[in-house]
Amino acid sequence: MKMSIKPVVSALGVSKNFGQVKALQDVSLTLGKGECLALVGHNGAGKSTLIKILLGLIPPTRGMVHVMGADVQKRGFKKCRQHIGFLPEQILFQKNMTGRELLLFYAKLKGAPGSQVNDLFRKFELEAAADYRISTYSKGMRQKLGLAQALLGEPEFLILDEPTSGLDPMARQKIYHILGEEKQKGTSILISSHVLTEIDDRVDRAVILNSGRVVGDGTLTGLTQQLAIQSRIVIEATPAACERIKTVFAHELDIQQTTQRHVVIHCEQARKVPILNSIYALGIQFSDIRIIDPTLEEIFGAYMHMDRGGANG
Ligand SMILES: Nc1ncnc2c1ncn2[C@@H]1O[C@H](COP(=O)(O)OP(=O)(O)OP(=O)(O)O)[C@@H](O)[C@H]1O
Repeated sequence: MKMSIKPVVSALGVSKNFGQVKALQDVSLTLGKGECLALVGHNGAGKSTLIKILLGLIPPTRGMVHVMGADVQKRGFKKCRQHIGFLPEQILFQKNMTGRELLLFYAKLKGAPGSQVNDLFRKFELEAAADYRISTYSKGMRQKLGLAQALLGEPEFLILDEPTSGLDPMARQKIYHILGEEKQKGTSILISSHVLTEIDDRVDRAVILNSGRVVGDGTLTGLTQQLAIQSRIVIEATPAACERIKTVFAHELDIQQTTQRHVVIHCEQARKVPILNSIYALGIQFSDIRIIDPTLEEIFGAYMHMDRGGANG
């Protein structure tokens, strides 16, 4: 028997107008089980509007949205919402409450067992602060508490709006480690972010929004290939070896000598391996060789450029 695996999120032809403002225009996207999707866009691109529609908080002007099989505009979606964890961009807590009081409050709202609260304090290494007032928490601790709140009830779908903005590298790493564990469990995650460098290697796919429209949707490799953005091969070798590499490849490749001991070859993704093989075949001694693939930041920039009518690539 053929099994059909329904996406956790399916949005089809979604538009949203606020008066004259077209916040979203014909947006379609899907999110599969256990998939981590980045929603990327400048301020005002429509990310928050899309999130509000996915949560069933505002209706789309046009289009259909199903989350976990339920139409977000229908009554039945209320039950599904219990299985969604949401971390807003700016979560405001009642600062006089302790962390534990806050999580117990949310656990009751979500119908989650109180025992999860202790587990989450342990997971986020916040046990020692659990009974302190939130007013004494640092920004990183408040953000962890916000994410702990989102994880209450073991949601199947997590929506995180700028989950690590303003956090130090240690706190960011901790949060992404926990999100990795959630993904392993099969939780689907949508991360909205401008801080592209840090989500780069943590997402399966990215949807790029510009002025309310989807201008790119795919894996990082797929998005890169569509635009033919180039990778860089950086070779560190003796000045003589650098000279030899330049002589051999200059006629067919975009190659630059950046220092006496470094040459950089710019090439399409598909050519990386053949070029590396050719370099090895020269029998040249080199002290280091690195491949730098385009970052999500570069891909995003290229899509924005293209959407403004710039040249492809
Ligand atoms: N309630 C509203 N009434 C009128 N216009 C709105 C409303 N909400 C959003 N907009 C407009 O819709 C557009 C998309 O806004 P949205 O908040 O979804 O963008 P965003 O990508 O989340 O931006 P940011 O990263 O700054 O949060 C913007 O032009 C915004 O001014």
